[in-house]
Amino acid sequence: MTTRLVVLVSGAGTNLQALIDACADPAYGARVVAVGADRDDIEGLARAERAGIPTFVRELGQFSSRDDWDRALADTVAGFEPDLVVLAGFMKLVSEDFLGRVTTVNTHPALCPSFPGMHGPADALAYGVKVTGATLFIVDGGVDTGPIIAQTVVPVLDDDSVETLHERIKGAERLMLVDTVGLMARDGWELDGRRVRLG
Ligand SMILES: Nc1nc2c(c(=O)[nH]1)N[C@@H](CN(C=O)c1ccc(C(=O)N[C@@H](CCC(=O)O)C(=O)O)cc1)CN2
Ligand SMILES: NCC(=O)N[C@@H]1O[C@H](COP(=O)([O-])[O-])[C@@H](O)[C@H]1O
Repeated sequence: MTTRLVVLVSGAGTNLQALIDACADPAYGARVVAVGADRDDIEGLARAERAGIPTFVRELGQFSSRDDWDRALADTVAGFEPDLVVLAGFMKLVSEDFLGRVTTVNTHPALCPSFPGMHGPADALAYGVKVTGATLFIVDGGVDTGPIIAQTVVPVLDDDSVETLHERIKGAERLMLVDTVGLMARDGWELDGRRVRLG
C-alpha cells in the first residue's frame, strides 16, 4: 500500500521537491496526492503543478474568521484522504481540530525544543550556538512542541549569515525529511508518551 501524503507549503518548496523526487520511486512507499498553501504565486505550488499534482490555496484573508479558515483547510485536506500531512515550510499555525483529523508532521529549521517559531536560523545565530539543525516532529497544539521523530545537526560557522546558515540547514533537512517520511510510510510509527519509534 502506498501512503498518501498531502504537503502544505508557504514558499520555495525545496522540501516538497525532495519528497516529490523521492516518491518517483515506487519503492519509496509514498505518493504526494495534493499540495496546499496559505498563499498564491509561490514556487512551492509551481513545483507541484509541474509534477502534475493537484494544488489548492486557502488564504486566511478570504475567510471571516481564523476558525473558518482552519476548518476549510482541514476539510480540503481531508478530501484528498491523506494518511499523513506534511507541513514543509507552512507558515501558519493549525488548530487542534485540524490535527485531530489526520496525523500531521512539521519540519522545523532548528533543534527543538530550542528556537521555536518563524525565525529558527536567525534565533540560533543570534544566540551563538555552535551547532543547530532541523527537527521533524508530530505537530501538536503548541508551537514546535510536538513529539520528535528525527533530528539532524549542522555546524554554525563563524562567518555565517542567516541565509548561509539556513541553506546549510535546508540541505540536511531535506535528507532527514525524505528518509524519515519514507520510514514512516513503509514501516509505520508508534507513539509512547513523547517518544516516537519508527517501524
Ligand atoms: N499547531 C501548530 N501549527 C504549526 C506548527 C506547530 O508546531 N503547531 N508548526 C508550524 C511551522 N512554524 C514553525 O515551525 C510556525 C509557522 C508560523 C507561525 C506563526 O506565528 N504564523 C502566523 C502567520 C505568519 C505568516 O502568515 O507569515 C500565524 O499563524 O498567524 C509560527 C510557527 C506550522 N504550523
Ligand atoms: N517555522 C517553520 C519554518 O521556518 N519552516 C522552514 O521553512 C523552510 C522552507 O523551505 P522550503 O520552502 O524551501 O521547503 C524550511 O527550512 C522549513 O523548515
